[in-house]
Amino acid sequence: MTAIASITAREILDSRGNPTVEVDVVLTDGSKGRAAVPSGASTGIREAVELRDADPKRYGGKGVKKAVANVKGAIATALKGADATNQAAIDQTMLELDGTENKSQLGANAILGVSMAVARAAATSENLSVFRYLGGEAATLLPTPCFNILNGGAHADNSVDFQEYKLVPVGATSFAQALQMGTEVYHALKSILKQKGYSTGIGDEGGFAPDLKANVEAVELILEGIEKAGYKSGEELAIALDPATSELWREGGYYEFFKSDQSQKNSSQMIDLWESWVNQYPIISLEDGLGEQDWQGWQELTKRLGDRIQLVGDDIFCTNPKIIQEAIDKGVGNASLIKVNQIGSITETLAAINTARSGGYTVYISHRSGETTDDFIADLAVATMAGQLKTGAPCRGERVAKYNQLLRIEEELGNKAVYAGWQNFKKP
Ligand SMILES: C=C(OP(=O)(O)O)C(=O)O
Ligand SMILES: [Mg+2]
Repeated sequence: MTAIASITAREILDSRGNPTVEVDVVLTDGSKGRAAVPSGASTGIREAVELRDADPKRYGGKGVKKAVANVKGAIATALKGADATNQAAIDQTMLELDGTENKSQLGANAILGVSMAVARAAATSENLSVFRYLGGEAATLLPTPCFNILNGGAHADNSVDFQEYKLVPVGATSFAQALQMGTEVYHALKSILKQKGYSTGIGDEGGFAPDLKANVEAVELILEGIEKAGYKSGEELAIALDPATSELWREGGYYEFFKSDQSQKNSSQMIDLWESWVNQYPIISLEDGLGEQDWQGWQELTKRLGDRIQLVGDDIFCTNPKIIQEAIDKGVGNASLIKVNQIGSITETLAAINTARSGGYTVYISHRSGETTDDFIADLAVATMAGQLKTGAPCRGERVAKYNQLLRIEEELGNKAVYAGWQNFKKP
C-alpha cells in the first residue's frame, strides 16, 4: 500500500482568466501528483456543482477559495493515510464526506482535483504512465481527435449560433498523422477566411470566430479548407458538430437563433434542419442537436438519424450514469460525451462510461471550454479506449497540451498503438 502523506491545493487561473482549483498530492514514498480542474461555459443544468465563492470583490464572484479550503481541510484530513492505489475507495470517501447528490457541499471542483491528482501520484508510485495505470495492458487505442476549428454560440462573440464545427481526421493511420492533417486544414481555413475578408480572431477553444452570413457557411468553409489542404472530405476528413442547442432553447418550447437572424424553430423543424445537413455534407457526429429540456424531441431525432450518424448527449446526460441509463431506456441518442467535471470524480466517470457501453452507446471524451494545461483527459481517452476525443483547435497551449500528450502516448506504445480512425463512426 502506498499511503497519502499530504494534500494541498491552490487557486490558479484557467484559459478564460477565471480562477480554478489545482491540487497537489504527495504519497509516503515521495511520489507526487498534480491536477487542475476545467470549467464549462455552456453547462448542463444537472452537472455536479462547481463551488465558487460568490464574493463580488474577488474575480467578480468567481473565486474558488472555498473549494481550495475544502481540499486543504476536510478532504486532506479524511484521506491522510489512505491507499492511493484504491481510487474507488478514495472517491467514495470524498462522496460520503460531501454527502450531497450534486457535490454542492465540498464542490465538484475540489473533489475532482483530488481524484485526478491521487491517480497521477499512484501512477508515479507504480512507475507507470497515467493511461497505463488506469487502463492496463489493453489500453492501446489512440482516439480520433475532433478539432473544433470554428467557434460560435457561447464560446465566441460572433454571429454564429452553433457552438462547435469540428474536423475529424478519420482517414489517418496514426494519431500523429491525424494531428498533422487537422492542423494543416486549420491553417488552410485561416487563409480562406483572410481571403474572404473575415476575421481570423479565435474563440474560447482556439477555433476561428468570424461573423458569418449563415450558420451553414461554417460547414462549407471547412470543406473548402479540407480541399485547399489537399485532402478528400468524407474520406480522409469528416465533420462533427456540437451546436449546443440547450443555449437556444426558450421557455415556450422552441429554439431561437438569437445570434444570427432571430428566427425560431420548433423541435421537428430542428430535426429537419439536421437531416438536410446530414444529406448534404459529410457529417458523422452531432452533439446536443436538441436541448437538454427536449427529451421527446431527442427520441424523434434518434429515430430519424440514429442509424446514420453518432448522436451525442452532452448537456442532456451530464456524464451521469443514472441519466445515461434513463436515456438508454428511452432511446435517446447513441453516444455519451464524457466530461470529468460534469460528474466530479474519476470513479464516477468510469461508471458513466460503463453504463453508456452497456447500452451500446459510444463514448466521447471531452475537455471544457475553460481549460488549463492539465492533460489528464488525453490519458483517460487511451485508458478507457474511448476511440474519440475533443479538446479544441490544434492551437492554444491548453488545447495542444492534450494533443501533444497523445503524441507521447503513441510514441510510448510504439508498434502496439492502434489509431481509432473510423472505429466509432459510420461512413457518410
Ligand atoms: C466543451 C463544451 O463546452 P463547455 O465546456 O462550455 O460546456 C461542450 O459543450 O461540449
Ligand atoms: Mg457540448
